Amino acid sequence: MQKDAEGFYTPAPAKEDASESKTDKKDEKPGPSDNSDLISSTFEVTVTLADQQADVNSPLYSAKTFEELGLHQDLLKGIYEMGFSKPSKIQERALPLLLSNPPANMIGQSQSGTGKTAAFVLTMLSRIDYTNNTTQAICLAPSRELARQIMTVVNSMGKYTQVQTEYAIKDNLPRSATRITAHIVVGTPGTMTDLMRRKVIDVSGIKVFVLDEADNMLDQDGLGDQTLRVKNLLPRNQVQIVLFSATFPDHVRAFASKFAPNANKIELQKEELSVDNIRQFYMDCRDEEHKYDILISLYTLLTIGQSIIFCQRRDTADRISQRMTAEGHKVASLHGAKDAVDRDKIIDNFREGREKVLITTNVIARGIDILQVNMVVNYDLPLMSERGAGPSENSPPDIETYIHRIGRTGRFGRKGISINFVHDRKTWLQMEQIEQATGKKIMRIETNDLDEMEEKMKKALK
Ligand SMILES: Nc1ncnc2c1ncn2[C@@H]1O[C@H](COP(=O)(O)OP(=O)(O)OP(=O)(O)O)[C@@H](O)[C@H]1O
Repeated sequence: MQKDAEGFYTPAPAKEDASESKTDKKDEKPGPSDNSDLISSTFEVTVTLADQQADVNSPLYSAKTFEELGLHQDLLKGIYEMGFSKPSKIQERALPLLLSNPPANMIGQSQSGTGKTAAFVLTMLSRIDYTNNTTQAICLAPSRELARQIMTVVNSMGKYTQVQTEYAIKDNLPRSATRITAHIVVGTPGTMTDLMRRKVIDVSGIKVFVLDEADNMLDQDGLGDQTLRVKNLLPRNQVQIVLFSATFPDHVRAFASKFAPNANKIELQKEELSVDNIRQFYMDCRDEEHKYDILISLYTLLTIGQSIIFCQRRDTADRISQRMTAEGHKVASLHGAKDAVDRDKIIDNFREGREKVLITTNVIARGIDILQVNMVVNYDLPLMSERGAGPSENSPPDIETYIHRIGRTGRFGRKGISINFVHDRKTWLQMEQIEQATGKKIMRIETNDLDEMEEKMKKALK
């Protein structure tokens, strides 16, 4: 049994696979493109981004260009086609260390939505010998949704290379698959272990091992055991280990340093953990039922852009979404008990804007990058799991999960709002602990003044 990202124990995953690959070399000289799809921003957002990338204190700032980071022309073309014009701080600082020879391990920390994915994806793509059809880089993430998202980035950035890719996520490869030859395999740890053990993945040529959301992947209360199993199956002394996350709590930091020995480290101070462009609010609800009423009264605001509502438990997510649907609201729900096909469909619908409100659990608290999400609601505050069981109402708040949850909005300099529901003294104190730990003020919004609420929120998003 293993614990998944939501903190539930589940049977070890089975197999899978799917793939995407790239081709088509073109010869034009790469350069920043004018009409970005990925940034797909209004003029206003583009101007704000440019301002922030020029502000020395912003995590989006860089003194350098992508050309100066020593990337191959083929990768520059992919990057510019994605609409990136300048590196962010973490990209500027991490990439030269990641690409230097001999390869050195890396423990990299940077706030949510500041471009860590590009740093590790470009490392994998840079280290591959494309004449050799064997697996050379693997990347693990805590959820299938995040693994799929990372793969999209690999294939976009690698569009002008010959990269071949494969998934190691549940129900993707047929059980009969005997050998993967893809250069890069991205997946979740249970399935990756299974494919390695059955020698479907030949580990002998692996040069890069990336853990996204590394603190979660290494946590003994999370996916730590499984991640260690993958590492133990890799050849010794030839693999560059690359760990990235927005958070590295103290109890994981020491283990991370052992897991990735002699690593270059890029660290954040406690007060830098969450970005300033996410405005945080709370609403004082009378009781559980009042939380539901307030959510309903927020519905119009939730659908101005897109919103994610986080619950602690799967059954709460199901219950709220069924009730809202029955009352005529359009919402989707996603959690780890749904089957793989449904999960993919639900997140894709949300990503493409066909659904505007997603009710979910911690399964997508980390990494998911959907630029249009401008509101996150903590219907239940995230709480620490007790060893061997889920959280109880007396558990302390889970600060890291809180930071990741609210980081689903406010991506790469955009504005976002988070709203916490508190409904009794315990939850109020838990929220206060979060406020202290993150050093960021959480402002009250009256629950009985919808106009004030709307005005405050619209102002926060301006
Ligand atoms: N240099 C850049 N220029 C413009 N946009 C960028 C740049 N780098 C990354 N982005 C965009 O910023 C968004 C956030 O990046 P990414 O998902 O890598 O963040 P992250 O640091 O991994 O966040 P999290 O901690 O939540 O996983 C993405 O939409 C990505 O395409």
